[in-house]
Amino acid sequence: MTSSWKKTMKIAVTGAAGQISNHLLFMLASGEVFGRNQPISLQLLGSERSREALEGVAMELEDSLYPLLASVKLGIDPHKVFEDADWALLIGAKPRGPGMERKDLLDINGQIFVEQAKALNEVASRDCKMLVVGNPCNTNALIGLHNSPDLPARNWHALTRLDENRAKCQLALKAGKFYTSVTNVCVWGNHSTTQVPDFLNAKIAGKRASNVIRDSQWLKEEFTPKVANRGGALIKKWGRSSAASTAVSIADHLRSLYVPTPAGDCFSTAVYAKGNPYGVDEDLIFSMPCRSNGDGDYEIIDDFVIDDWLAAKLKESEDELLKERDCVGHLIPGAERAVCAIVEDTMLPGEN
Ligand SMILES: NC(=O)c1ccc[n+]([C@@H]2O[C@H](COP(=O)([O-])OP(=O)(O)OC[C@H]3O[C@@H](n4cnc5c(N)ncnc54)[C@H](O)[C@@H]3O)[C@@H](O)[C@H]2O)c1
Repeated sequence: MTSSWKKTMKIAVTGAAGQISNHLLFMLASGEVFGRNQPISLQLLGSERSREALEGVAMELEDSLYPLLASVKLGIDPHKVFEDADWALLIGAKPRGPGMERKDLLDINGQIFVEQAKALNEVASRDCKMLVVGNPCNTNALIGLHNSPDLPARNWHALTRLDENRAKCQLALKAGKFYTSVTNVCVWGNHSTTQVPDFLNAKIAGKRASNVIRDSQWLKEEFTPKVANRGGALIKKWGRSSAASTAVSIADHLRSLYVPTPAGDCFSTAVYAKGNPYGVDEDLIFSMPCRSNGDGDYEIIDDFVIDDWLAAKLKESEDELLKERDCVGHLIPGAERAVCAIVEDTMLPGEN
């Protein structure tokens, strides 16, 4: 018996000619993300400079003869490309150039997200879900959320799943176990080097990770920098930033919202902190442990254990996000103008 196909899902992707999209688009079209009975149409946004490359991407998609790929639309005007989108995967952003400070990057990329959020607010599906990948992704998502008042704030996500996957990999390697035995791993906070990979609540083969890896010095002092600096280590080896594993983590992120989360497990996503049970400032996009019923929505898990060590780490990442928010007050309607006080220039994972 053949199962019937669902209504076509419209997926807008920005930075569609970039290296992450070069992996992701083919995963989406193959059906491995949203299911093999879910037709999709791809609505690809490029920049003026990447227009020709975008046409090349579309040619490769056409030549792949994916039965689930109903159509591919290209453009450089977000008002046209985002029309009726059910998902917007916001990957396009400018990388930090030589001598550029973090506050300059916040401003340049923040402006992209003002424009794109306004377009989504006008033309996307009323339940459109947004995943921001372009860095600095938490603050870009916060800017987007405040510039799309007619879309649900809870539908804005920023990607921290790559950090979660990296944390699981390091725990599995240290424990000498296969990575599928590592569960309940949350990476909290900002997608930056202040991120907080949580080994306190993590489990390995159903036991607390700290009861399996009996090396608290490694957990406290080596594990976190290993995860946070993984992107930089990869650039040194490979000469370019992670693209394939980022695309895989985007696919994992999306699947986590459409497959019920197993009992006792979680996934990490940076979401609007309003009403969060951990006392994090409510007007931030902050990565937290979440679960889903598989309906595309999520809830923040409220019973993670927070000890003093973890609380102090969360505070550092929260403080950094508060400073980032102060730097983009001019891009958030109704926000008070604050002093941009980023003195210590923390890195994005992959920059150091
Ligand atoms: N959150 C995460 O875990 C994570 C991981 C890896 C990379 N990233 C970020 O993802 C972003 C993309 O990475 P990449 O390796 O694919 O970069 P890339 O440079 O290969 O591609 C980016 C593409 O975006 C396009 N672009 C720039 N501004 C645009 C705009 N306003 N509208 C539409 N397209 C635009 C560029 O022309 C380019 O084709 C970067 O900001 C990177 O820092 C985030």
